[in-house]
Amino acid sequence: MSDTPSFTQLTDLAARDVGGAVVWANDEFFGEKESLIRPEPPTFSPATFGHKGQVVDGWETRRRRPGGPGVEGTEHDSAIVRLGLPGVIRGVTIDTAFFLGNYPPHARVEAASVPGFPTPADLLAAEWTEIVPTSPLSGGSEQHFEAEITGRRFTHVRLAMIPDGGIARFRVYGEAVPDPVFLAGVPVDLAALTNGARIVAASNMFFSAPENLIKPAESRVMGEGWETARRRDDAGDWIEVRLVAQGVPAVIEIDTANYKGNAPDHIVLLGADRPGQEAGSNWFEVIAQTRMLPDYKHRFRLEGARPVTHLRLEVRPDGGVARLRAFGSLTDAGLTAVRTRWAEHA
Ligand SMILES: NC(=O)NC(NC(N)=O)C(=O)[O-]
Repeated sequence: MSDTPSFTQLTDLAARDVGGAVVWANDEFFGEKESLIRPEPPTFSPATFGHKGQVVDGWETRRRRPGGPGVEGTEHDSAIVRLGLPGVIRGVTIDTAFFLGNYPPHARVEAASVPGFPTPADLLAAEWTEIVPTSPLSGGSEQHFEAEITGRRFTHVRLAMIPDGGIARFRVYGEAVPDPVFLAGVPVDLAALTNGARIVAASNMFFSAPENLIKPAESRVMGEGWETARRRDDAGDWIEVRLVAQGVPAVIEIDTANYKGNAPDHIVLLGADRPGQEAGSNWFEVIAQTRMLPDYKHRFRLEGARPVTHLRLEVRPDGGVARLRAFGSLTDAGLTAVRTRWAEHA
């Protein structure tokens, strides 16, 4: 499959900026395995040689030779990725950008669900399920493959590069399925990607993706937040987030970090209570119109807030917001929804 499929709009569960890690590879002679999950697109600097050869931005193994180094006990090269967001996998992208005389002719993808804190040895002994069968690859291109198993929650993915070569990036698209144990009876960020929240609509994503708003950790540079184009009308920009499940927000953070000449003038935060719905409607006010400062973490304490399943952040007239956090507690109905989702994907 090669036209850009719709699953590429979903969250990359493996990306480093949501906590993914490449925890094992049998070989990485020419290119570090960790490059596979770097969020930014791959780059290439021709005729740039280090001590081991051409410097590459990707995972690249040596040429396999029978009995040679790096091949012991393996039939082809492979790498294991720990998903930053364990969840349901809808499809993967294997990008061989800049690997032309050294791309692998085939790849295969398997997934596993391994609880606890497994070591590479535990993972090698785990039960793996094929989600993308052995498929041909070409060089220097992004190739998309739909996952064949989509009903289960996986924690790890194994990428087989057959027999050897280089892959620049590996994306694993899907939906996070959070473990209810960590959401029950404690305050949580109801809007966090890590907990299973999702951006469902946005007015504009010219400079950077709205999903950045709900990613883990602080935003370090302007490109790590959500920034819209300059508006020449007065319609305003907005995003809508479907929260983890129904919850009552108590503290909201709207962080304009790194937006110094391009923060919004003001914001309004709306809420909706539409359990089980993808998009919100029947919006009510959660935070009234409030001026924003550049490069500032604005915190709001809400008293007696209503339960919500969705939030809509409106920014006027346009600009950048780095992070949106909604700390609060799931309602009983919200927790039941999270537990049901977990059980359905066991
Ligand atoms: N010119 C190359 O890229 N050669 C080798 N790769 C690197 N990275 O040097 C190879 O054998 O694939």
